[in-house]
Amino acid sequence: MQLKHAERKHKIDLTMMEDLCKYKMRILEERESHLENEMISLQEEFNAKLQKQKETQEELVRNYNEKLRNLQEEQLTEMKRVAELQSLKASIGLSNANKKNVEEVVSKELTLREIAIEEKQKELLEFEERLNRTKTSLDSKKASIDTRIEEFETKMAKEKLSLEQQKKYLKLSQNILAEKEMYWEREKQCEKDFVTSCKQELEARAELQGTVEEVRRLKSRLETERNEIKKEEMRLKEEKWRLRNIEQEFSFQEKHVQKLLQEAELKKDEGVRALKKAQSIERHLDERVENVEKRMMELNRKEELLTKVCTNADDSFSRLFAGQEKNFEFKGVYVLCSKKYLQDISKYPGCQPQKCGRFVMDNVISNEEVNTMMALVKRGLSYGGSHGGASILDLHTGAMSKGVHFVNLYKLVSPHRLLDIRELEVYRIVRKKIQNVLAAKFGLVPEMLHLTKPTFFSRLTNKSPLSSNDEYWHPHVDKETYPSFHYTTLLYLNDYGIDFRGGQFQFIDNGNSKSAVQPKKGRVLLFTSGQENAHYVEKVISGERYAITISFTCDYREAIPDPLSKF
Ligand SMILES: O=C(O)CCC(=O)C(=O)O
Ligand SMILES: [Fe+2]
Repeated sequence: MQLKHAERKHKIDLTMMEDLCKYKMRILEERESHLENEMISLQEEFNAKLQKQKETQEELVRNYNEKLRNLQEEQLTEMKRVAELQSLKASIGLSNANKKNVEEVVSKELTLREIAIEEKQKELLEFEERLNRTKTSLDSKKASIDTRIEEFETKMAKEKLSLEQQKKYLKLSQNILAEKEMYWEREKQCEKDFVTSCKQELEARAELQGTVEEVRRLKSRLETERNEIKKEEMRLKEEKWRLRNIEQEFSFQEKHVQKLLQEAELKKDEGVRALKKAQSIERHLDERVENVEKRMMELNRKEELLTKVCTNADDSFSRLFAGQEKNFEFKGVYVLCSKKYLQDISKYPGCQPQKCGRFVMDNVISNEEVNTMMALVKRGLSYGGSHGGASILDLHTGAMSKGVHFVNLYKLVSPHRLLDIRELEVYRIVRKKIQNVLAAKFGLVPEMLHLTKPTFFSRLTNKSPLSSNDEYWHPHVDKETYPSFHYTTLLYLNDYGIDFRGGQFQFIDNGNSKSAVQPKKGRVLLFTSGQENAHYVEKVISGERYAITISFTCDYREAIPDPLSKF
């Protein structure tokens, strides 16, 4: 603003100066022309006067010359007359008498003539004197005129010089003005440049500010990431240490195995013989087991029929398929596969069951393994748990009931803090064991089966339901609830009738007959997931019922990774 104001003021000054210069120039030019005119008229006047003087002088000279000529002529005539007289005198010399008179007359005449000549000469001298005076006066006049002309010329030269100087000065002023104008143009340009540079700087500053913010954000993110990495490093160190221990143990085991192998080598022959014997025994036993299984199936059917007859069942009779007090190495029944199930599973060759059915096994999972699983589920659910009757914890996805919703447990607590790698290893072994017995019971190769979701821990109580998920006792078909399911397995973690009351698993056959499985610590229940195995869980009356639902699919696209992969 200030600069603009100064510029405006300076512009006004410049215009004023310019106008003044122009005005001065005009006056000087006028003066110059006036002086020139004056000089011309003066010169003319002088020339005229000079001419006049010259003419007068010439006339005087002419007059003088004429008078001089006249005088000279007169003198000449007088002299002639004198000469005549003298000659006359000489001729008359004879007569003295006359002579004297004549002489007197002549001398008188001569004197008179001489006086006249003298007078004339005097007059001539005077005239000459006057002429000289006039000449001198004319010369002095001429000299004075010359001096005046000279003076005037010097004055004129001075004037001209001053005019030239003034002109030069004006030119200089104009140049200065032009320079100033240029300077102001430059100043203006500079100001413009300055304003643009200011703007650019402001933009750059704003940009810089943004970058600084970004950098700050990045820094803080980096800081958190660095902390995470540090934690990760710590965990890795622990892991390395643990792995080293395992490695040591492993090498120890390897040595032991080698020792055993050596021993085995020694006993090879003996072993081969024993093997052959064992194989024949096994064959024999297999046949017996098969017979026993057939007989058991027969007995189961008979038992079923008997129960039906004994209870003289109405529309909904229930029989006990696997009681809690009993220990089953294996108990199972085959059921007819539902049409829909067969249709779906036929898409996966090598994954179809020889027969659909349901099986219970009590000696597959050890007590320690169950205890580890129990500790794991209790720790996980301590971070959440449903306000209603059913709490779910899925270690694969991190999904967990909390209040009336599901949350991601791994967002509440990192998998490293929550889970112990040894527990996860046990979880993996348990799952693998179940996969193997499932494959064996349905005549499949274990690798055809893939773990699918949801695979989860459950804790059921008698709390009133607060969301649809809490309502766990409704009859359902797993394949319909979860289309990826082909085989359902359950591992019970505590005991029916001891740790809780109610909560029996019920198969529903032909829409009305039920077949109950009572949960037992370490009990494994396997069944095909179709309509043939519709089921429900009875309401828990008291206590807490813990179980794991482990589901398998034949579709590799539906497979889920092991929770171990999170480490
Ligand atoms: O917990 C049980 O016994 C059965 C649960 C069940 O039916 C299911 O998860 O689909
Ligand atoms: Fe189910």
